[in-house]
Amino acid sequence: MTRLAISGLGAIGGNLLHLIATLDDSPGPDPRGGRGLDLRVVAAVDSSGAIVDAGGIDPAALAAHKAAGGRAVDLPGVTVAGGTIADVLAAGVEFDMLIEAGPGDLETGGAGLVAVRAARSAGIPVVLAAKAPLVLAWDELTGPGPAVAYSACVGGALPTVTLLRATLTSARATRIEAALNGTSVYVLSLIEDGLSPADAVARAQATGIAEPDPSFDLDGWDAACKLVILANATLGTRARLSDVDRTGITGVTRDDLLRARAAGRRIVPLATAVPGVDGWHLTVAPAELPLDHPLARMDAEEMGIVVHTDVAGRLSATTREPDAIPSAAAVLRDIITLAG
Ligand SMILES: NC(=O)C1=CN([C@@H]2O[C@H](COP(=O)(O)OP(=O)(O)OC[C@H]3O[C@@H](n4cnc5c(N)ncnc54)[C@H](OP(=O)(O)O)[C@@H]3O)[C@@H](O)[C@H]2O)C=CC1
Ligand SMILES: N[C@@H](CC=O)C(=O)O
Repeated sequence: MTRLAISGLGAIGGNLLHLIATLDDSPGPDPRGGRGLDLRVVAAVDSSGAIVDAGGIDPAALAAHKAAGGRAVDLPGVTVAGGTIADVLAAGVEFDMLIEAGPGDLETGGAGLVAVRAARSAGIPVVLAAKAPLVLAWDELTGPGPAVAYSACVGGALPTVTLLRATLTSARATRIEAALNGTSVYVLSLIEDGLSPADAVARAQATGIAEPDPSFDLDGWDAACKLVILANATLGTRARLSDVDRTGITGVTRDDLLRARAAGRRIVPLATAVPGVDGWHLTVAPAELPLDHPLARMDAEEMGIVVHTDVAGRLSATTREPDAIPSAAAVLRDIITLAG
């Protein structure tokens, strides 16, 4: 049995609860990984507070309660144990893994970083969906101590870190290009189709992929976080957010998009890492790509990465994620890996 504490019960946490509730449901000869793993949610936290049940909170009931707009503390049959993961630990509720899926705070790391530190101090491994703790405390969270897994932080279900690490085992990257903020890809596509920017953002929020504060996506912060994590995890560098030359997509107009398209190009919200004599140059900015470029061929719901190498050719991979379920599946993949 693996006892979970889940902090953040929104698009990611809610979908994760649903995936946990249906873990054993996949039929046929190719069951989903983790089938038979006894994952028990013993603590859950949202903005209303922390709820606990050592015997296990029903994940389907909690997911349905949250999807209906309920507050965690109002779920029938559970005990309220303060407001934070530290409170849960102080109440003596034991768990084996923390899932941090709360909002990001790029100034301080916010409640997420506090929760992660509390868990690790108690010897408990962590799975992150929230990027801010990792971006702000990379050395601490990837250094000695309980494991921290973070594949959902770097492009939803697209295993970008795994792809890069495997590729760079025998090759050198000469340029990395990625479109890893799904909201920006989606919003630009809808604007090109004729929607107003406000309507496009509202549609992105309705899917669950946009951040609560859309400027986190539209101003390039989310892509910059992903680029920093990717660079630190795979390129042997120690990048910070301030190292990223960042431009968002808010200056891109429908005219720009149509003009590019008419010229055989597409404007893509691009994150790039390029090696220079003084280290890696990290940039997030809208870029015009020729239509035969793998990232220009993506549709509105896709994200992708292209790795140009010296001897291993050019690798590219994309993922289509119309909602937050694939990212929740990436969190589940980390849970299963750590529990295994
Ligand atoms: N959505 C996506 O596709 C992806 C998101 N992420 C990251 O995962 C994290 C969660 O994203 P998402 O689920 O979309 O966000 P949501 O806004 O949908 O959900 C955030 C959740 O955090 C809860 N919350 C707010 N404050 C606190 C707090 N102090 N302590 C604990 N929980 C709190 C909210 O409570 P309440 O329900 O009461 O409002 C809500 O349940 C973010 O950091 C995001 O960047 C990563 C990959 C993909
Ligand atoms: N807001 C993000 C969600 C995943 O990290 C995005 O749009 O890609």
